[in-house]
Amino acid sequence: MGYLSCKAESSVLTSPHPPPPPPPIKIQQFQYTDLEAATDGFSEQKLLGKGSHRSVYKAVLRGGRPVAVKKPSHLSHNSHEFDNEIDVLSKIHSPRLVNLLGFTNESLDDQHQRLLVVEFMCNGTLYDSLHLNPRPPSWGRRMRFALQTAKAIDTLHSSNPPVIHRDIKSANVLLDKNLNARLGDFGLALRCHHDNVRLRSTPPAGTIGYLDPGYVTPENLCTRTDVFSFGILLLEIISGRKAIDVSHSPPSIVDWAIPLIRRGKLSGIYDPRIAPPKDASFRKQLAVMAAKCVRSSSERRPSMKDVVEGLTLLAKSVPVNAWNGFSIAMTNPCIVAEDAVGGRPVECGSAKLSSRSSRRVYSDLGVGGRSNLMDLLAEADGDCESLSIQPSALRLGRNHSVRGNSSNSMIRHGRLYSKEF
Ligand SMILES: Nc1ncnc2c1ncn2[C@@H]1O[C@H](COP(=O)(O)OP(=O)(O)OP(=O)(O)O)[C@@H](O)[C@H]1O
Repeated sequence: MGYLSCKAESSVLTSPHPPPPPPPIKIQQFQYTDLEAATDGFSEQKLLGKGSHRSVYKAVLRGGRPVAVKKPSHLSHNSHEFDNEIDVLSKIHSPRLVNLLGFTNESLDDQHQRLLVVEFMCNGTLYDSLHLNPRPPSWGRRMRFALQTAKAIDTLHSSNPPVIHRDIKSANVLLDKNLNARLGDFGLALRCHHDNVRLRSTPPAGTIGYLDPGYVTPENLCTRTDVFSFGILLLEIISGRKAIDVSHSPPSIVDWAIPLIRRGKLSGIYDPRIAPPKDASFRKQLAVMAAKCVRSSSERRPSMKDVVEGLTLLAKSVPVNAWNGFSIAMTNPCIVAEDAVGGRPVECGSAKLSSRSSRRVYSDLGVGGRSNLMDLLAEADGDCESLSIQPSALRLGRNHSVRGNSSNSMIRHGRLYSKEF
C-alpha cells in the first residue's frame, strides 16, 4: 500500500459534505532576543531535555504562560525539520498534540536563528513513565496513555490531507499537567497530498525499533506505517520493555513478544513489575491488538480508527483508579516545586476531583485518611468537578483549606488531609 492510498484512506477527502473549515490557528512570530532572555540565555537550569538534533528549554512568556523552546543543536542543522514542523503544526491543532505556539525566523550576527515555541509539558515523556519511573503506571493509566496516543495519531490520519507522523515512539509522547498523553516532535511528519513531490522523494526515516520493516522506499509510506510504530508502543506499554533492549534476547520487542502471543503465553509479556490485569479476556484482546498493529503486511494492519475503537472498549473495563502511584519527571527543577517539609517534590499544577472520587482514592490507598498529594493529583485526572487543590499552597508549604464541597479537606506540607475520608 503506497502513499497514494492515503487519499482513499481518508473519508474526509471523499465526503459529499466536507466539514466546515476549523478556525484559523494563531501562530506567533517571536523575537529571538525575547526567548533568549526568557530562557536565561538558554541556560542549563532551563534545559528540559535534549534530543538527537536539538535542546529544549523552558521559558515563561510575559503573560505568565510556560512554554517549551526548541533550539537546534547546530545552527546549520535541521532547517528542513524546522520548516517541516511549522508547516505541519500550523495546520493542525488538537488537545491530543503538543501544539505549536510560534517560532522565530530572523538573522542575528549573520546567522539564521531558528527557534520553535510549543506547549510546555510538565510531566516528562511516556518513555520516562514506563522505563525510568520507580513506580510504574497502573493498567488504568496505561490504557489512558495508549488510547490518548491512538487518538492523537488518528487525528493526524483523519486530517485533510492526512498527516503521517513517521516517528511514533514513547519518547515523543509527552505528559501534560493533567497527565494526559500528547503526541509531539513533528520534524519527520509528512502531509500526504497524493501529488506531493516531496512525499515521493523523501527517503524513509524514523527510529530504529519502531520503524515499519516494510517501509524501505518512499512509495511504501502509508498511514499504516504509523500503525506499526504504535503497535511497538503498545507492546512497550503492556510489557514495560523498551522497543530495543540489548540486555534481553532477542533485543527487539516484536521478535520477543509476538511468538509468545502466538503461543498464547500471554502472562510472559505482561509487565512483571505490577500485577497483570485480572480479566484474562482483556489480557488477550490487548495483546492481540498490539500483534495486529505490527503485522508485516501493512494492508492487514488495522486503521488507527479501528485501534481507537478497540482500545476505547477495552479501556472501559479497566477502572482508572486502579492506580499504583506516579512520581515521574520529579528531578527537573523546571518542573516541580519543593514540598516544604519532606523535601519531596510535588507537581506545581492544580487538580480537581469530586469528593466521591477522592473518597475512592483514599480507600484504595488505604492509608488511614492521608495520602501523598501526587497520587491524588494523578488519580483526579479526568473525572472530577468540585474540589480544587491550590498550587500556591504547595509552594508556600502552608496549611490551606481545599475549596469546594469537601470543605473538611486541607493540604499540609504538600499532603492532603480530609475528615471526609
Ligand atoms: N513540549 C515540551 N515540554 C517539555 N519538555 C519537552 C517538550 N518537548 C521536548 N521536551 C523534552 O526535550 C527532549 C528532546 O525533545 P525533542 O524530542 O523535540 O528533540 P529531538 O532532537 O527532536 O529528538 P529526537 O532525538 O527524537 O530527534 C524530550 O525528550 C523531552 O524530554
